[in-house]
Amino acid sequence: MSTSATGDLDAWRELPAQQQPDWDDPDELRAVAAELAAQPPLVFAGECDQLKAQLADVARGEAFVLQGGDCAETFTGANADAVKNKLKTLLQMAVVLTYAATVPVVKIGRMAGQYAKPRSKPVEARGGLELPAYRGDAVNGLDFDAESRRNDPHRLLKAYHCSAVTLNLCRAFTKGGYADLRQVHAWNQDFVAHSKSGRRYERLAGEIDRALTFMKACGVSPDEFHGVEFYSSHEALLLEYERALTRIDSLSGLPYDVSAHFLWIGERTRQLDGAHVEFLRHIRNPIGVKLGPGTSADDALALMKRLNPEEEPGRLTFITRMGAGKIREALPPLIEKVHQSGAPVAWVCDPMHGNTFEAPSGHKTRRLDDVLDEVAGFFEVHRALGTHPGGIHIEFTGDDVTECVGGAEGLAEGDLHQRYETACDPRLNRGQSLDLAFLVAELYRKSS
Ligand SMILES: O=C[C@H](O)[C@H](O)COP(=O)(O)O
Ligand SMILES: C=C(OP(=O)(O)O)C(=O)O
Repeated sequence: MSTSATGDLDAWRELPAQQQPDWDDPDELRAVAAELAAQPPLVFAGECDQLKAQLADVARGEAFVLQGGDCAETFTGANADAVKNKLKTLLQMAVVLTYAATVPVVKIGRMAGQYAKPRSKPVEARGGLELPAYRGDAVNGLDFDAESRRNDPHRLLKAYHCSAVTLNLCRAFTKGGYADLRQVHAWNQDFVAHSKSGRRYERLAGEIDRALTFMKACGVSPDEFHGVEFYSSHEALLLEYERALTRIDSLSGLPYDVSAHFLWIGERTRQLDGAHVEFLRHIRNPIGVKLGPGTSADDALALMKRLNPEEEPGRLTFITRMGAGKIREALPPLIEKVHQSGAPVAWVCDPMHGNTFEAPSGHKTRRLDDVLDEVAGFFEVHRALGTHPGGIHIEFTGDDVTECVGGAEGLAEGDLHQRYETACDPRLNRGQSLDLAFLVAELYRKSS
């Protein structure tokens, strides 16, 4: 295959790659990569292009993104109940946001592939024992013993198979009737009736109810509401895995990473001359880049030029994760410079990663109030600049875990130990996620 059409998909190998595990045995890694390269695609190029078109709408201000799921998916979490609960919560949030934003909401799961984590430190020490840090189920195990923490390339195959299982469930749930709008709305009504803060949301839920009744009276076919489009995404961290799952699309002759519809580059791996940027610039999927508070306007512009030189609409999303205390100062210069260039970019707010702190109990946590404040800041900045606040990116689960503090149930730091189940960073639980959706809906309306 000529590299002129596809770019050099292996040029990244010559560049520094941050956050790659020290795999136990390079021969084993090569054998696993060859096996992965022979597996069927998880997603198709046409689906990636369809998402790209929807993200182009986001960049134009005509749609909103809801992207979310676990911080770190686990192999044991690839089961019907866990996936169903997450999807149910995502769909419930999406209905509220669609009504408030009055534009389509593009639904993207941090699901079906989010099995690898960048870490602050390569090792973890406990009671005098030092072992490799947990880097996600695709690399090693969470249990703190030498066997579990071994960086085992065979886990990459298991990550592929768990992604396939999860995506299959997502496709079945979102197309097979589970995502029916009337059903999702009924779940929201139930939440409003039984949540402590329900009263506050009664009005919005009532408005949605009347809108549905109105549509029915107008004769809109109930089948229109039966299924939704759902897309998968994860951080493109493990380059051997992503490279092995990159294929040349038979129709266009262009390379797509078929491990997920949307891939993003993390804050720790977005070096302009690094391996991740080099690899992702060649694949044709829609991609994102996380931007933390240390990002300069020139950094953002340079990333944009490198990753989307042809200014293709929908190709590039900037996912900002500044922290509630910094977003109002850090975000405007980036938006201004990128906007001045005229190139299309979708702006999405990740209000989780800049707001993590350690509770006295040692649990990593986040305050729902900080999360909301960062989203509020995101809306304020965009409204002031006349640009579009294009969406939110969150870490959540459909279960009743106790990992973040605040919300209608008044979860406090002293409650964190009760159901602290995340494999890495703290997630919003089901109630907190729905609180967030209703509160963001209120913010959206106030600011538009
Ligand atoms: O999810 C993001 C990162 O992987 C995570 O914040 C790193 O956490 P650490 O600082 O505990 O390594
Ligand atoms: C590691 C993550 O975020 P960031 O790169 O923004 O730190 C993440 O989203 O899992």
